[in-house]
Amino acid sequence: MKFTEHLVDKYKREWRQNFTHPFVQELGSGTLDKEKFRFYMIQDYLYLIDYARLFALGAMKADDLATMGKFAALLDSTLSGEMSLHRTYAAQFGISRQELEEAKPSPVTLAYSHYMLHVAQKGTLAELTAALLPCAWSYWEIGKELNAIPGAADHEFYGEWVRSYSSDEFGSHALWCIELMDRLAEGKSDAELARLEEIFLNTTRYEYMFWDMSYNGQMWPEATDSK
Ligand SMILES: Cc1ncc(CO)c(N)n1
Repeated sequence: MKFTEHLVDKYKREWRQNFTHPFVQELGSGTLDKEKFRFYMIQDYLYLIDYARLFALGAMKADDLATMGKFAALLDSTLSGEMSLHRTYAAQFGISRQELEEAKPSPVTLAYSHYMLHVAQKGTLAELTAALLPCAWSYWEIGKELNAIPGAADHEFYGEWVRSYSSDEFGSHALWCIELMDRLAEGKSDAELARLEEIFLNTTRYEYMFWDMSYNGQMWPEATDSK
């Protein structure tokens, strides 16, 4: 069994939970409250800015030019491809690019993106790849599952999201990350593999928390006046 197959098999409960979250289900049925989506889209934009930095660190840590070049390409496609989806949705909500960039991250956005950046800065290339894998892979799988729901890809508002994440272009990026993970896991010690599993589990769980935070519009607690 490939290492990546082993990962989703070992953590199938946590992995599948991302697909069954009401945010994802309602995105697929087209019934998702637009205010929830608005909150998600702003937070995801902030998330992607830091996520793109992971690709820069991947280029830094790569051992060969092909891998270095691919990380650089992923960095560019995140900033100019994936994030243009967010800018298009933002425009529909009347949110400017500046407003998007000046928005404040929620506790979960901050925790998730900074966890990934910490692993990427401190760890090996394999650890960095384990951190980013659930993002790319679960979105592609979710995109494909939602695309199979009749009408989801043609939905007047959410169809564009479904088409983007189920696209062959996004899929080829996710596949490259999966293959890189399998290549980097080869010959690693049991202790190193256990570390990769732990990172994969953490970011798989953070994916769930991101859907949940978006569904509930969870921001920082309000401070109250104390007596
Ligand atoms: C939270 C999150 N995970 C993964 C992706 C896919 O890039 C995204 N846009 N946002």
